[in-house]
Amino acid sequence: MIINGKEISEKRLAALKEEIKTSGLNPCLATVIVGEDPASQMYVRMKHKACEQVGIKSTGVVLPENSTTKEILAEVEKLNSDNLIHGILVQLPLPKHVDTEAVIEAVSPEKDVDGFHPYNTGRLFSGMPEFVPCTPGGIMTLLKEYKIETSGKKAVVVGRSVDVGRPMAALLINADATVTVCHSRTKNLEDEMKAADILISAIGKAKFVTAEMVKSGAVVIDVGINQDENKRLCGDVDFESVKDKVSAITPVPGGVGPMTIATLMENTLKSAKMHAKL
Ligand SMILES: NC(=O)C1=CN([C@@H]2O[C@H](COP(=O)(O)OP(=O)(O)OC[C@H]3O[C@@H](n4cnc5c(N)ncnc54)[C@H](OP(=O)(O)O)[C@@H]3O)[C@@H](O)[C@H]2O)C=CC1
Ligand SMILES: Nc1nc(=O)c2c([nH]1)NC[C@@H]1CN(c3ccc(C(=O)N[C@@H](CCC(=O)O)C(=O)O)cc3)C=[N+]21
Ligand SMILES: [Mg+2]
Repeated sequence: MIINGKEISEKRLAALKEEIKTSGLNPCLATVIVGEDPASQMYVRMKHKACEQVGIKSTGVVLPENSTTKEILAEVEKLNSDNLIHGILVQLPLPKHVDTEAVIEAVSPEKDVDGFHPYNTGRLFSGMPEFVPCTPGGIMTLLKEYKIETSGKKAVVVGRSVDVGRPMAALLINADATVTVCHSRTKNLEDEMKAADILISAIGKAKFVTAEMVKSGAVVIDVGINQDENKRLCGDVDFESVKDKVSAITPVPGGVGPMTIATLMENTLKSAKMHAKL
């Protein structure tokens, strides 16, 4: 079975649109982009477009590549204190000279729709999630939509980044899976992957995961966004060789990516609801 993230995403966005229309709320997302990386610009455009689609207002702050950490922090502070803004998303990666941790920590945890602030990661790891990072959150939604059981399953997450691998592991623990997290220093990575009932690859290496590395009947979730030898978008998984061996697999494009955006919209509405109660 091929998991259709695009379809589930569209379904969730349509439901959100209805909910926002009748909510009496005026949710607003602010994005911050530093520099002119074309991929980052494209992602931010996609996020604004999704906002428009569901009836979330959005505003974009664009800062020059040579902005200092201090200048970025000042912009974040403005957004923190603007009562009309419910969600703040600082597009990553930031330029190398910028203190990314300081910027992430500066975003008010109540507006942290990316779920990257240590307050929100702490809540997630404590089993009391508030804002869940959009990519792993979107993956959990896909598993639920396709009624894929996590309880008691062996889940293997390859990648330990703060934005994907780690929160993915926390969510799977919270969902009663038995979780292994692998990374570049893992010994016998293939054996670990082959033991997985649910394999999540968030590495960033084109076609890294081949059929020999997956258990037959496993569920494979491909987070990777890479370019293949012909410069075409592809995931971490060699989709053609793996798809016939597994019970379910996400394609790239059309799998995890659209769910990331849908979850960002859900987090922004959630934030607007929370602010309305304050
Ligand atoms: N679809 C979506 O919505 C999203 C997609 N992405 C994509 O997902 C991928 C991962 O993103 P992100 O987590 O930010 O990436 P990072 O580069 O931050 O992290 C990559 C992780 O993979 C590990 N890794 C790298 N090479 C290997 C290897 N050969 N064997 C085992 N582990 C390895 C690294 O290990 P170590 O820690 O030891 O260095 C690291 O933990 C990228 O392709 C990115 O573009 C990201 C966010 C959203
Ligand atoms: N603060 C922050 N938050 C993020 O959530 C964040 C970020 N920074 N930096 C970059 C990564 C990457 N990311 C993606 C979002 C959507 C798709 C997506 O929709 N992809 C489409 C394909 C799009 C295309 O055609 O290239 C798909 O997979 O079908 C992919 C990747 C969010 N990220
Ligand atoms: Mg990263």
